[in-house]
Amino acid sequence: MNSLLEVKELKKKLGGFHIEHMNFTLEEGCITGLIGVNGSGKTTTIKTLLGLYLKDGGTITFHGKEIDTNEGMVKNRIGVVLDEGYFYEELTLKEMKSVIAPAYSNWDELAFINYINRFNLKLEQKIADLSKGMRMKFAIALALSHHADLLIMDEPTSGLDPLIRNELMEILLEFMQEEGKSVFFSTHITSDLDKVADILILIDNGKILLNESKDELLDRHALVKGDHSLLNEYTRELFISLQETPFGFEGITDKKEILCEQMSNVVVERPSIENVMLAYVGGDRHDF
Ligand SMILES: Nc1ncnc2c1ncn2[C@@H]1O[C@H](COP(=O)(O)OP(=O)(O)OP(=O)(O)O)[C@@H](O)[C@H]1O
Repeated sequence: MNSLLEVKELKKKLGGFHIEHMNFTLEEGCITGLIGVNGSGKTTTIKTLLGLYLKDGGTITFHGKEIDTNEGMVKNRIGVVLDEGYFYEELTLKEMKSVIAPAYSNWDELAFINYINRFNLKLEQKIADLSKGMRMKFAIALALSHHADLLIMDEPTSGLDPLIRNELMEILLEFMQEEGKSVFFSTHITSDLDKVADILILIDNGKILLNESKDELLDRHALVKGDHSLLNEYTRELFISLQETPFGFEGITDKKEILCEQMSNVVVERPSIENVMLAYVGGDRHDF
């Protein structure tokens, strides 16, 4: 696999919040999910990658070239969908497209019209009259209409209903059909990633806690349920997180084999991405 985007020792300070020593690579042909709870630094990471926030240190390369000094190439080859959607409210979709399209040397009008029709959007409609889901679809239509290699999206599914979220995941999979494509998207709705993500990066308080293939991550961990009587000083240590209720315990472990040897009569299940994420970031302390 070839690396498309490489982040080395990225540093960004924003008020009292820090990203430091951040390193990761986005590979061609992979959908990478950036996950973390509210305030963990997902938007800051993405805005710093895109140069919307000036970085305080480190390097970001795209196709081996520094992003800072190759703005034109980067703009043409990266499609961006941001949470806020930087649109002029008083313009129609057609007018807004006319502002944006000339910025791309390989703008594909036919592809754009196809997405507009597919998403049931109307070119004469004003941006101000679009619902949140329609805005997101318009942003995606724009991002996909200039033959980008990499699609970067910040919380594209937040506030969307399950039907539209599912449709968006289908579009991402379609986009990935072409060789050399890659998607990087942040979300705190981890269920969206179950179906589509190849790689997961878990960030908390500006630091990467996990960066590995989704399948390996879920194989490596287990959700274990059992009776209180099985817990003792030694077995408790086998869990990354452990919750006790009046009916028993439930915990996440990355020591599946040892745990099964030490604890009989437990139920061992494959965890969800959310189970694993909350185990590492102390889910009970966070508000979802
Ligand atoms: N302009 C700013 N000035 C100072 N601090 C900021 C600024 N923007 C964000 N922060 C802080 O940086 C931290 C990370 O915020 P960020 O928006 O990157 O998190 P996030 O993971 O995207 O959260 P969410 O899921 O809520 O969108 C938070 O503590 C936030 O309060």
